[in-house]
Amino acid sequence: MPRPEQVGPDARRAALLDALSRALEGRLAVVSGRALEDVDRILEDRVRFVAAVHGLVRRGGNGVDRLPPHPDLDHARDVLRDLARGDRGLLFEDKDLSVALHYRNVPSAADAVIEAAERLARGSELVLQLGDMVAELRTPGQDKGKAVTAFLREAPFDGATPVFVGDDLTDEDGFAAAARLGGYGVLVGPSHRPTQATYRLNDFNAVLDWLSASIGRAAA
Ligand SMILES: O=P(O)(O)OC[C@H]1O[C@H](O[C@H]2O[C@H](CO)[C@@H](O)[C@H](O)[C@H]2O)[C@H](O)[C@@H](O)[C@@H]1O
Repeated sequence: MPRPEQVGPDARRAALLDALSRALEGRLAVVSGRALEDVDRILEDRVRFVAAVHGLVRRGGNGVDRLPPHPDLDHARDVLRDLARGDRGLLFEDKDLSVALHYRNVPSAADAVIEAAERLARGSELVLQLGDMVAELRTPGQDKGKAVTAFLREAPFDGATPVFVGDDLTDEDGFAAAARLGGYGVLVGPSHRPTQATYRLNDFNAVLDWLSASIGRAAA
């Protein structure tokens, strides 16, 4: 999708999430780079356990844990927002605990965006997170792997085998944590990049097919 907010609810995904949650007796969590409100909007409040902004916000059994935004974000926000103002195709995203600049609509700006983000990371305590046509600076202290570990420490996930499905660079921490905790990661996409995932599926539809078949087998 050209713009992050164009991703919205999807009927097949929604039905599958409901069925998956039932089959797993509630042991279903979504671990995303998006803001918590954005995840809830896209999933229509279907999923209770959510880690958002790459784990910086986590809604577990005892409510929402949220790290405070790092003060260095103020400067990064100004710089990235100015860059977006200067180029009509660049898209600035503010997630409070992180700021991101998307170059999906102007791929030729990739080097300039990444260089600017690397410079900001070098001059601050922020963590540089590269993703799918996006460079992001985030508050340090959490990642998707730490979010998986935190979920596995509490009900209803304690004692479960973690399976982490993802398609982006930021998902590598989640794959590593799942493997460390006795489970595995599934990388989605044609990419042959080095990965900590154990398995790979071609695309989103392959994931839906795999999960539908697994639920069917569990119910049989
Ligand atoms: O961890 P995820 O749930 O996979 O979220 C990763 C990022 O997703 C969004 O950006 C990506 O999707 C957009 C819509 O397709 C696309 O326009 C963008 O180029 C992608 O990077 C979201 O905007 C980010 O905040 C998330 O980190």
